[in-house]
Amino acid sequence: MTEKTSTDWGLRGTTGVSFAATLEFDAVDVRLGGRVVLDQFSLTLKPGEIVCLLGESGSGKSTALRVAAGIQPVHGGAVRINSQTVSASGKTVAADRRGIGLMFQDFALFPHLTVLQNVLFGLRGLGRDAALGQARAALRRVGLANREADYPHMLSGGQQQRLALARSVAPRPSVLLLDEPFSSLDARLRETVREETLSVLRETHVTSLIVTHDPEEAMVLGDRVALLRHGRIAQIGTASEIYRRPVDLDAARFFSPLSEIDSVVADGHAGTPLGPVAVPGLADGTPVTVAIRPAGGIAMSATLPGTPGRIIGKHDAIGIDICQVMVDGLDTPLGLRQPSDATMGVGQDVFVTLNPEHVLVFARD
Ligand SMILES: Nc1ncnc2c1ncn2[C@@H]1O[C@H](COP(=O)(O)OP(=O)(O)OP(=O)(O)O)[C@@H](O)[C@H]1O
Repeated sequence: MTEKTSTDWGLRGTTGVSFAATLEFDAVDVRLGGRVVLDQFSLTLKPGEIVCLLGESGSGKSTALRVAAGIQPVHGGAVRINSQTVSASGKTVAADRRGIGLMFQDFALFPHLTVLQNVLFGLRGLGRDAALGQARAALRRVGLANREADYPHMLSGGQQQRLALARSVAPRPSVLLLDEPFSSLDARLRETVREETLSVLRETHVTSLIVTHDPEEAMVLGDRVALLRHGRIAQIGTASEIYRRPVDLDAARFFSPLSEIDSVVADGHAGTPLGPVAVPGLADGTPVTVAIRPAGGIAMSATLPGTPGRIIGKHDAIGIDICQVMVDGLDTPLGLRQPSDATMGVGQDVFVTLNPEHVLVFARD
């Protein structure tokens, strides 16, 4: 089944508005199978805010979502929705009494119910007419108004995602929890669906916690991004704050591959074969790692100025050249991305320059 562009979706601005809530994790501890999975996990989402939880596999992202949903009990700390405690040690308010919506990776649609019945399922508390009105408005918004009598298996992957979205926002929850909502969609479709989903979340003004392991997705969707590591937040901020000022080398590595050069601070600079990098605030003698992003951190040219090097690998990635460049004085090649240039080939001698704006320096232990 083919999927078309965003024109498939209904009119923007037509999703019903939720009464967004504050969602607060306060020093939440969860232990599973003898392991600490959430460790004094604290995070507060303001009403209407979209926060993305980003982290390696096993860092505890899904567990945090299950805790918010009331599916996973906590062993310490508390979860509050609008200041009401919904989880604490020995207390778990059931999922259906929390005013939350859920949207999972596999969409969890009911296969034996029609598209319309899937959406109506979450609206059982309303009268028949009100429920039908709300369900049909949600289906219209996601462009499925003409599919209400079909069954989920008759929809494409992208359409199933839309149905899952319609079902989760139709009851106008005050908090929406989304676990890897786009991971089963192919890359081409993901961008449109992501953009439309974001627009629906904004329209409903629902407080949203989105789990993803994709940094780009987190940066596009989140008002704030929380980087989770071993069940704790390693860093939280806007996408641009975390990208520009990652808290440590691991956080920086999460957002892009890096070329890393070990150095020692002397005269306020970290020396590298590509030239010195200013490191204000670090004492002379401090061992550091200079981390260079492949896009923007370095540039190469066939002519001076720059440090001499040679292209030893090159892939063309639809308009972008991904190159490995060996430079005198370094044991490992530098990774470099720049707009494709057919005149630059493997084996070519080049000159490499550093752009300190896109270079990060971290003190080593
Ligand atoms: N029921 C369980 N019993 C024992 N260990 C569990 C259980 N559920 C999760 N874990 C462990 O808790 C850790 C965190 O799991 P969680 O699913 O929250 O991670 P995640 O960050 O969402 O990972 P992924 O991106 O792979 O989904 C993992 O090491 C996992 O193996």
